[in-house]
Parts: sequence; C-alpha cells; structure tokens
Amino acid sequence: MSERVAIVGGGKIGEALLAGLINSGKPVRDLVVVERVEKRQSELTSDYGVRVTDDVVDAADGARVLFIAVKPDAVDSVLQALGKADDHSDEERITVTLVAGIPTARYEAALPAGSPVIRVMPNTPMLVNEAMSAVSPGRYANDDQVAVAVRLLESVGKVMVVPEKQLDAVTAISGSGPAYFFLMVESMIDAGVALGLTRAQSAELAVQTVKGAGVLLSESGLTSVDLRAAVTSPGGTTAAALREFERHGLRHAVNEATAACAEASARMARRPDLEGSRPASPFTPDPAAGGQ
Ligand SMILES: NC(=O)C1=CN([C@@H]2O[C@H](COP(=O)(O)OP(=O)(O)OC[C@H]3O[C@@H](n4cnc5c(N)ncnc54)[C@H](OP(=O)(O)O)[C@@H]3O)[C@@H](O)[C@H]2O)C=CC1
Ligand SMILES: O=C(O)[C@@H]1CCC=N1
Repeated sequence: MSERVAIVGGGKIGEALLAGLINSGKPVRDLVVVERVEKRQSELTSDYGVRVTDDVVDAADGARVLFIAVKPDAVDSVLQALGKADDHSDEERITVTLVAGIPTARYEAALPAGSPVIRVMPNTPMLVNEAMSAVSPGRYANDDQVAVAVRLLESVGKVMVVPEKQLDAVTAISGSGPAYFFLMVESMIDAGVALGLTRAQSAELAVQTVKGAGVLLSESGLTSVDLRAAVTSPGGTTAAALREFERHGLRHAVNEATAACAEASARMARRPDLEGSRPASPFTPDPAAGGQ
C-alpha cells in the first residue's frame, strides 16, 4: 500500500530518513520534504529526485505520516503551521517526531484535539539502513498507528518500543551514541599515526576494526564481555592496553558522559508553561514529589 510521507526538516536526520526510505524501496513519488534552506532544497532535489517545498501545510495535506526532523527550537513554528492546516485526506495524519527532548504532550497540546503523536529517538546510521530507533506512542496514538510508524522505521533499521520516560536514557545510549564511537575512532587514528602508521593506513585499520567488532557484537550471539575476553590473551598485548583504559577511568567517563547527555535531553522538556504535562523522567526532578 502506498502511503504519502512528509518529512519536515531536510537536515542530517531528515536526509538520513529520506535516503533510508528510498533505499528500502519507498517510491519517491510518495515522499515530500519540507526544507527552508535553499541550498539544501536543491541538494535534496538533485540527489534524490524528491519533491521539496518550504510549505509545511502543503506537505502535510494528504500525508498519512508526517515526520518532524527540525531542531528543537524550530518545533513550535512547525506546530503553529500544522495547527492551522486543513487535512483533506480520509485518514488521520500521524505525527512522528524525531526531535530530541520535547515531550509528546507539547505536540498534542498544539495539534487539533486527539491528534496521534509518536515520539522517536533515531540515530544517523539510518543513512545506511542500520538505525536504532526507540519509539514512544503518545496518548492518542492507537496500535494501528504505532504499527504504521514502526513499519516505516523498520525499513531503515531496528526498532524498540519504550515508554516515553525512558527516552532521555535512550538518547544517551543510541541517539547520541554514534558520536562516541566516531570520537573513539578519531582518537585511534591519531594514535596509530603517533605509532608510525600513515593516516590512511591507520584510518583503514581503525574503521574496519570498529565495523568488524560491531558485526561480531550483533551477529555472534556472544556478549561484549565474552568477545573482549576472546581478544585478551593472558599476559598479552590487549591486557596491557585494557589496563591503561581502566587506569584512566574509561568506565567513569562513559557514565559521566551519558548522564550529561540524558540530563541535556531532560532539560529540553522543562518549560514553565508545560511543567504539568511533561513526562516523568529519572533525570527531571518531580515538583509533586517535593524533591528539588
Ligand atoms: N543528528 C542526529 O544524530 C540526530 C538528531 N535528532 C533530532 O533530529 C532533529 C534534526 O536534527 P539534525 O538533522 O541534526 O538538524 P539539522 O540542523 O541538520 O536539520 C534541520 C533542518 O530543518 C530545517 N528547518 C528548521 N525549521 C524548519 C521549518 N519550519 N521548515 C522547514 N525546514 C526547517 C533547518 O533549517 P535551518 O538551518 O534554517 O533551521 C535544517 O536545514 C533534531 O531535533 C534532533 O534532536 C535525533 C536523533 C539523532
Ligand atoms: O545532539 C543532539 O541533540 C541530537 C539528538 C541525538 C543526537 N543528536
């Protein structure tokens, strides 16, 4: 069944979704992108042959699913436009937001009463159909509507359904997670150069190593602990390296970094005019509980 899909925001994550949907066989004629930066408009048109408009209302008209992929501070202007839109399709439009931090309640309050909203935390490996997307249905999204969103997202990677209160933690692990590995690879490439490899050699060695490790992790059925032990010969080279990582507090750094990420996500939900409607988060003090 062909379903019109609109993507508002043709930046990094909007393009990843667009590319992933096209790669997975979604006909380009069923897709429309809303983008306001002229250079991006022409890039998306020439790279994907997709219709690009700067008019949210026009794109939303007749769309079964409308993805929002703008920065958090641009969400209100998109919602204002959508709140005024007349939808001429027979089926109710499903709003699927990929935006970090902002609770479904904020969308539900701005859209016509009872509009189905689904909040998703994806990640950029969506560009190569290897996304990890966590999906949280809002209060008006029924099972069929969630299934529609899950099916689209499954065409570009894996999907996990979670309660909305877990999305700050999800962001800290999978949403922002790719950047942690890119930083690690960047450091390994520099370290290889310091050890005498050319930059090209070091990059090839590091990139294939992280790819191979990822495939082993996802396909061997073994845990990260088992796989690490298998590399670590008694009294050998790996043990010497791992001892240094532990001595320099790698686990502590990962704990602190992910806590900071989750807290940044929770902070985005805090708006005085919406204090009562935001979801409970382990990172967001609950005023009703008398905490601080
Ligand atoms: N990048 C990532 O890894 C991930 C991002 N996200 C979420 O996805 C969202 C988008 O992030 P990202 O793709 O990195 O951001 P980008 O800035 O790359 O892309 C957003 C694009 O949307 C455009 N835009 C903003 N408002 C409108 C509007 N009203 N109509 C049309 N286009 C508009 C922006 O234009 P302009 O520059 O003029 O504002 C920009 O080109 C964020 O909310 C982020 O939290 C979620 C998971 C992962
Ligand atoms: O950095 C950000 O805010 C976005 C959300 C998750 C990944 N990138």
